[in-house]
Amino acid sequence: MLLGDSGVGKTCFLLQFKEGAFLSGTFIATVGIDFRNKVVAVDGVKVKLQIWDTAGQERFRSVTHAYYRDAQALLLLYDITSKMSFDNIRAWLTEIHEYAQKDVVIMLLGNKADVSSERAVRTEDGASLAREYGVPFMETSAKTGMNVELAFLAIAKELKQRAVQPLDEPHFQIHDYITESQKKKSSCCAFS
Ligand SMILES: Nc1nc2c(ncn2[C@@H]2O[C@H](COP(=O)(O)OP(=O)(O)OP(=O)(O)O)[C@@H](O)[C@H]2O)c(=O)[nH]1
Repeated sequence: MLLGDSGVGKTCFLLQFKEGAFLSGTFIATVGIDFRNKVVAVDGVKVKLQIWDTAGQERFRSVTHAYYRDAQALLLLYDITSKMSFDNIRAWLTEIHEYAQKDVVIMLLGNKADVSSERAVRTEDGASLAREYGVPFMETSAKTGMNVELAFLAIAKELKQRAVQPLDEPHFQIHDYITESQKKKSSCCAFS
């Protein structure tokens, strides 16, 4: 399930993952809730993700709260060009703790990383908030596609591991997977 203030880019983030396209131009706010399916391969196994895109606007909050309980994973987005959307993350996390399952997978994403000229939230501040809450963090761009697939694949991998392995056994570490994937990507790009 995608969560975060209105306008942070949740719908675009989902469309980038599903269609590999970016919807620029007029911003059409989501009304209520919507979902899309996408099948991804995780270690050779097909995993069907049902991804729910929620309206960030306050007036739809009572509708979207009803869906939190059934969510296995929550991608919480803010916009790196909007300090307010970042400041609201604590309130989002409070709502998540109130309405979602205790063991829900949460990932914090600083979206619109392509708009560096208008950056209002430092990467370190995103990372430090994520550390405080013990959740993985990445900056992303629904426009360029940066880290979009990685975010969903990391979630898919974590959920698949949880499905096949009891919680008390040592298992896949989502933080390590993200760090390793990013390291691989940056070393690949350094030589390209
Ligand atoms: N530059 C840039 N613009 C983005 C990005 N993601 C979204 N946008 C723009 O931000 C605006 C809002 O995007 P949406 O995806 O509709 O936002 P939302 O979070 O779904 O909003 P609600 O449906 O109201 O909750 C649109 O004009 C998008 O074109 C991004 O990564 N980079």
